[in-house]
Amino acid sequence: MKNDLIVTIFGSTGDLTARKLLPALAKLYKQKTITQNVKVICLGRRDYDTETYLNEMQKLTSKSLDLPHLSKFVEYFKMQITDLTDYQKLNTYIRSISNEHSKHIYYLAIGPEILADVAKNISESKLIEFNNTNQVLVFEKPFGHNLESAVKVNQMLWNYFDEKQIYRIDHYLGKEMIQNLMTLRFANRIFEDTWDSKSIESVKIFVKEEEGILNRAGYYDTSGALKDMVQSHLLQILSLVAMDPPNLYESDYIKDEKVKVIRSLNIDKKSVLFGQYKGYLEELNIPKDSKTETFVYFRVFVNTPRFRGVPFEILTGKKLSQKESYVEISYHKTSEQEKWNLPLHSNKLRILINPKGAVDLSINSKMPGLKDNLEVVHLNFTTTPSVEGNIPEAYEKLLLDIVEGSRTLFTRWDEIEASWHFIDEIKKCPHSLFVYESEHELMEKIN
Ligand SMILES: NC(=O)C1=CN([C@@H]2O[C@H](COP(=O)(O)OP(=O)(O)OC[C@H]3O[C@@H](n4cnc5c(N)ncnc54)[C@H](OP(=O)(O)O)[C@@H]3O)[C@@H](O)[C@H]2O)C=CC1
Ligand SMILES: O=C1O[C@H](COP(=O)(O)O)[C@@H](O)[C@H](O)[C@H]1O
Repeated sequence: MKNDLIVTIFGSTGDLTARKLLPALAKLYKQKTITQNVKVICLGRRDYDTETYLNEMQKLTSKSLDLPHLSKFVEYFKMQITDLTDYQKLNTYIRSISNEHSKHIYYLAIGPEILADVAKNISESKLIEFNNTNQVLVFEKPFGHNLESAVKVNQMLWNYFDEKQIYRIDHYLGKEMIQNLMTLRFANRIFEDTWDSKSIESVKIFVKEEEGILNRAGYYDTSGALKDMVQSHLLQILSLVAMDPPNLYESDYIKDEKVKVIRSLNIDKKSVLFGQYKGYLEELNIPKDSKTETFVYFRVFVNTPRFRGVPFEILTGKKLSQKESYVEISYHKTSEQEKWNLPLHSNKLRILINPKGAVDLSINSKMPGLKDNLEVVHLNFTTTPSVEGNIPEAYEKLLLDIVEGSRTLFTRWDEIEASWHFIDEIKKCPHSLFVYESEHELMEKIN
């Protein structure tokens, strides 16, 4: 039988495939969201058949994989992805199961060390032909490790593929509340009219994690929190929070506005704090003298007419008190509040991203009763929590968008280029490495 949709995963024996891609694909298939007649080819150098492969993948994740559904459309294919000669048999196999209209997605769930070889092999073996938008390539971060290396990776990609064929994933963009940011801002008069320095005093973008580095020592120690989280996820959130309205609600117009924000960032050099959790040096495969940061905090200004002078606080770290990500907008007091002799708070809008999606607006209200007391009350809503958890949900959305050719939730090269520019600048700021045992210690240092 010929397949309309063929997803080929490179590096399919890894953590990303086991924990995120397979659960997302299983759910899309089970819910019939992917309606095409789909085949997922999992490439690996290990000597497995499909059944053994799926059982091995189950061992890599604590969550239960939907093996009955996965075994209907997943096929393990043994080959060495760094060896061009092996691509001949892959190409022959893919041709045998596809037709001229089939959509082909090549998903690179591999590290940067073999990225260039694999991309070259995909092109030279003609799995992807330049400009054919039915044949696309998906990349995971890290996209380089600084501006210079990112430029090289990107140039390499552009040598082989057209930009329209390249999907650079940032899974935060697939999270419900991050997708909701533009709707909240631009489809609500109360926010749209007050989304600027006249009304907003400060903004926090905090992404906290309770876990340590788990079993990702090799990758994490060469990266650290700044490159692992800020370069991608936090700067993407910041750009959505601070951007001006796009001329049209279309992918490129939205990205044009996001990139302007990243290019206009002005770091407060004195505010930079790097931390490393106590016990990091004892983690398996971490060098005993590692200086890699697992926590980073800084204040930054967005030098645009809309937000000039408003501090944005950026914080992310591992081994903090709980897993929680949010954007918190603090508003100025009103001029009436200034002259009113009562303890009045300023409004806060908190957009919770993790562990559940929620929006909470705190307002001043008269306390019911005979006295003129005031209290802070909350207007809020929570999105329905997903049974599967947040990451697969994001991957479901992103995979579906790739199938449908929707590019809005993927990053464009100029966004990545601008963000590396900024990250390289932070790296140059003088900073020491504070060893922390608790979030409380870090917060005391910041305040
Ligand atoms: N895991 C995660 O949560 C996230 C990961 N990413 C990114 O996704 C990518 C993959 O990550 P992850 O799955 O965690 O990594 P893993 O190290 O778990 O998996 C890497 C995969 O690449 C294969 N591989 C490595 N070297 C070679 C080689 N020389 N020849 C053939 N195959 C090779 C491995 O095969 P084998 O099993 O045979 O060694 C394995 O299938 C990375 O770029 C990572 O940064 C991005 C966001 C989140
Ligand atoms: O990309 C990454 O994200 C995860 C956090 O993702 P979340 O969806 O669970 O918030 C982080 O743990 C990891 O280090 C990083 O590579």
